[in-house]
Amino acid sequence: MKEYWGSLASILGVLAFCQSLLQVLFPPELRFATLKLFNRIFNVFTSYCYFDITEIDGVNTNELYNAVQLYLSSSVSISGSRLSLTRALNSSAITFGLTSNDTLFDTFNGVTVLWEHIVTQRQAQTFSWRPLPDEKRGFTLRIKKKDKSLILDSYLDYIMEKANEIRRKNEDRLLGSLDSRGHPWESVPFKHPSTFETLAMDPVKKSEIMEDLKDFANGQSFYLKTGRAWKRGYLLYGPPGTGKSSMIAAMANYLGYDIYDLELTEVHNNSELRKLLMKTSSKSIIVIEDIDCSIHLSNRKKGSTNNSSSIGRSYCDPEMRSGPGVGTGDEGGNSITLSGLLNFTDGLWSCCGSERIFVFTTNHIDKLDPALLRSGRMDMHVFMSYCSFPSLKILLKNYLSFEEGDLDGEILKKLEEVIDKAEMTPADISELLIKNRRNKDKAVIELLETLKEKAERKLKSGECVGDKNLNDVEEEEQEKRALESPKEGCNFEDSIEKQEDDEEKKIK
Ligand SMILES: Nc1ncnc2c1ncn2[C@@H]1O[C@H](COP(=O)(O)OP(=O)(O)OP(=O)(O)O)[C@@H](O)[C@H]1O
Repeated sequence: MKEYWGSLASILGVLAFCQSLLQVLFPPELRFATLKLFNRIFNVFTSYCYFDITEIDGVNTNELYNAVQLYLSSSVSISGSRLSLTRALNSSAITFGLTSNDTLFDTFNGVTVLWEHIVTQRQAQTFSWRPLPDEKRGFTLRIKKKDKSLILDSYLDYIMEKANEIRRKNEDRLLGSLDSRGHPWESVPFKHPSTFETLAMDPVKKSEIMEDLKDFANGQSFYLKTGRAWKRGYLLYGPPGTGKSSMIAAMANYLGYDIYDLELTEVHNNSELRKLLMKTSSKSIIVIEDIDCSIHLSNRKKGSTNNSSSIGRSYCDPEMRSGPGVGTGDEGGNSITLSGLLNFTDGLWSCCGSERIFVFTTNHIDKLDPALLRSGRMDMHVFMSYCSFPSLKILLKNYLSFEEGDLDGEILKKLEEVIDKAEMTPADISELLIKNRRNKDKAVIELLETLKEKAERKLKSGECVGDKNLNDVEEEEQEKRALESPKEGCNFEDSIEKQEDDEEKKIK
């Protein structure tokens, strides 16, 4: 044993001697230079080039590192064997990532590249105003030299774009609203479950809207090329309970946009409105619900040159309409004008924020100022109708899990016969189905009874649209509106005057 320890000590002594000899013969500077030389020689002969993307660039966080991490997380979830899992703030989604020194192949435009995640311990903490993490993290990208110029720029742009997309998808949608004092914008997570799949409406119309939305969201180059502001306006109209709010939620969920619920009665003047709208973020839907209840005519005696429609609470409120303050512009200091609103939706100010969708809703399209309906103002007018047969099938699927072919053919036929005549809203039908959802047969029978009853009542009272197709009703309404709305170049003043006359007649 003693001999063993003795020989071990002499080996260690020899090693220590060799090391100090090496230090003298190869000082650190020489070793560093040799390593550099070897690297250069290696670089000449290797067919690859390498790019390091560190997590921290100096003292700033490197955006590209985060983007690469997110981008790789979308492909790594399937192939990786040991993954890191993260959940970001404001997100309900979990993302996967490469752990230390893991590698992953990726293909872009037919070129294969290799990503390696490198994690090392940070040596000594140098002084920094911002505390740095203990670990140094970074990605190394390996690309064949011949492919470098071919893909590098476009590949990195693609990664940034994809990462933004994933980030938006993972983040919760936000719903912004004004507080009671009109302070902008208080946000809460928006978790409305409505989607285009659950929305009960004519499938053709639904896919038209979905296509329109997708075209808008992917239309940056189109809007740039044509010199148009990147925004779009939708007017949703129809009776209460036909799904206007559900449609807005479905739009937000479909595009991954935030929603700003603009309550105009909380806004006092045009400049406040402008400031509020300027504070909305891009990729958002700005909603003004029940616009007919927010617009009324004021500040304007007949023949006066002031052509502004004012926005306030009083239009829908008969008391306010006949009470003091109407037409004097002193309704609680609210002096927003229609032109102020339109200035932001399609005037000069519309260019101050891109990728925004404006949605106005109303239960009474006939009460709207024709200036709002004029062509080019709201890009798409969507009529939310009473429940039609295709919509009913969607509701039956939503609430009773009935698939095509599950229901008895005879009952389906009966439902189809009465549904248009009954003029029931999807909201009313949903209520009926929810009530009996534990007993599907009972739910369908009760629904059929109610529909028959309503159809008969409508027929007796002579209100029913009869066998008319709902599309015909919509077309008729649109024709009527087209006749009512002023033609291009027609005086805005006249349209307001006409509406004022109508109002006066109604009040009399
Ligand atoms: N088209 C529809 N598809 C699916 N569900 C609907 C539809 N319309 C109404 N509903 C159901 O009825 C409820 C109320 O509908 P919603 O608030 O969207 O109607 P609305 O037209 O906006 O009504 P209002 O004009 O009174 O605001 C919704 O939560 C939803 O459950």
